[in-house]
Amino acid sequence: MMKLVTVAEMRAMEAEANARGVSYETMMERAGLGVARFVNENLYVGEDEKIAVGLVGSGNNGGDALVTLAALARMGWTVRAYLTSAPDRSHPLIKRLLDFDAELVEMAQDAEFSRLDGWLESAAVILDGVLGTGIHLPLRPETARLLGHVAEFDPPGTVVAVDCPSGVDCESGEMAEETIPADVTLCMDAVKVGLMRFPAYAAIGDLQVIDLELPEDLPTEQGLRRSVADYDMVGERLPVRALDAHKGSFGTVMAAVGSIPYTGAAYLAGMAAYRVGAGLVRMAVPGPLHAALAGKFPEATWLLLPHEMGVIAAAGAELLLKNLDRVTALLVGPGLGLEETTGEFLAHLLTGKSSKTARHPLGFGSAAQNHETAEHLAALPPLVMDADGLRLLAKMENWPARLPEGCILTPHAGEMAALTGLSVEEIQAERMAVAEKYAREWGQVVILKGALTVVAAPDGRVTVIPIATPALARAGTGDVLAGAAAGFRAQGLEAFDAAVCAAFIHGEAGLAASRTSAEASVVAGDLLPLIPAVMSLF
Ligand SMILES: NC(=O)C1=CN([C@@H]2O[C@H](COP(=O)(O)OP(=O)(O)OC[C@H]3O[C@@H](n4cnc5c(N)ncnc54)[C@H](OP(=O)(O)O)[C@@H]3O)[C@@H](O)[C@H]2O)[C@@H](O)CC1
Ligand SMILES: [K+]
Repeated sequence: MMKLVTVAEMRAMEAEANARGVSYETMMERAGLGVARFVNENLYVGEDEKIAVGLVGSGNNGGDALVTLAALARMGWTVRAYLTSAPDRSHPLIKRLLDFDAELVEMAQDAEFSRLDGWLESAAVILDGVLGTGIHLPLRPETARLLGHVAEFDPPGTVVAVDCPSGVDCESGEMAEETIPADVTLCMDAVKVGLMRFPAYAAIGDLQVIDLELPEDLPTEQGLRRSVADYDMVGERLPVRALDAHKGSFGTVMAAVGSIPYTGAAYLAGMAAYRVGAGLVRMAVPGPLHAALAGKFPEATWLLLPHEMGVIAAAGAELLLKNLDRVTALLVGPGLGLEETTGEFLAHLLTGKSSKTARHPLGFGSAAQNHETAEHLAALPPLVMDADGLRLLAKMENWPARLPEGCILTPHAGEMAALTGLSVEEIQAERMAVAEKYAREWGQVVILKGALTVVAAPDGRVTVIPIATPALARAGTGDVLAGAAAGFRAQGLEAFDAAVCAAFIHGEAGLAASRTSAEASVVAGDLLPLIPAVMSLF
């Protein structure tokens, strides 16, 4: 798990660490040594190609780069420092480099960048240490000229951004157009929130965190609730599969999904639940879907619900409620459509009463009736609500009070708009904050889907899935994600963990699909056979 912090939180942690005896100087030494180790161990180059060029700014980000260069020199690299301001030859970090016979050039002495171009041509690694978290955009013209020149030069070596690509605002995610796109960004101690926003995200390349080994009980750190998902975080949360397991060990998903117009959504969701390890998937679908899907999906069992014109009808709720005995997660939503009768089906499912018999089908009744409804909700299996299920829910008065505890809601920005009344633009501009706020307000886990999916829990935990690929911007991929979330929930994961595991594995499957075929050609069904490949990496 990578911590995700604001710039102010990072500064506070540094100050607290400093007060506890881990000095700023020590932190810089650890930062530089960490970058050097990463470069030396992970960027494989031949002995005679070990040349690193550092672009060095005048702040602490440049300080990190200088420490890195000296450490690389100690590891046998030829190192060169290109400085944005005149080097103070008595400064300990500069002296240390000179002791290794490193070449130093100041930008002002290289008017046409001719020295720099020669260096860039031969460097295996380019360290971008011009600007870090201390930046205020817009860039000063001479800095913009340097960054823009390197970006346009597009050096053949690996560009390693120190803490962040220089030119990125680590808080807002704004980015100067001259910013050098990194191949890998090595964040000091924690990822800064701006890197998980656009446009900055597009420039960071692979993301790694260098551990500064700050004391673990720093007050600011104790309060941190945000993180960025990675294989370690997800691997720690995946269900354990015992050798003596039987299908009951991995739970049963009941999927109330599909309609004739959206037949495939049912399959995608149900199969995804299996692919992430659910023991049994029961498909509660409008009757006519059985003939279309049974041959394609022999692993499922079927509960045929009454339908009207191919959509689940109100009367389906009673049948479904009678069949929830061993169900450990109930998925509602993919492909349902928005017909009124399906809305009544959902209301009945959530109240235990049909709109025909209940005077107050949504529970606005006497204390005794409300108690009955609460008991009914408490008896439902853990719920995953997706897609049209969310849109039908959004139409119900005071809907957040209609759900049992422990639900996972999986809106994309459009569905989130329907649930919150915010515009899609408002949601996209503040994805993290919006997911965080409403997860708390509704008391449910929210997966706000899209590029950089955000998972938020009512207790304030927020995890960003650091994946954005056009391969996932396709019809049906959301059904796969919802099915995966239900699959994990059925195996007993708590709602937040199930949501994080599903969103991460879904995202990685999308990346895998775009690696093996043209992004434009990836369809939702392609993700299903890739889920096992991703799961095998843990
Ligand atoms: N605390 C620590 O010891 C630790 C810090 N760490 C590291 O420190 C970094 C933060 O360092 P920081 O605060 O010194 O700021 P930093 O990003 O180097 O930028 C300041 C420089 O940028 C310049 N500048 C600003 N705006 C500009 C513009 N628009 N256009 C052009 N230039 C502009 C500004 O110039 P000035 O305005 O002062 O003339 C100054 O020279 C952080 O990212 C991490 O890498 C970690 O290793 C952990 C330990
Ligand atoms: K940088």
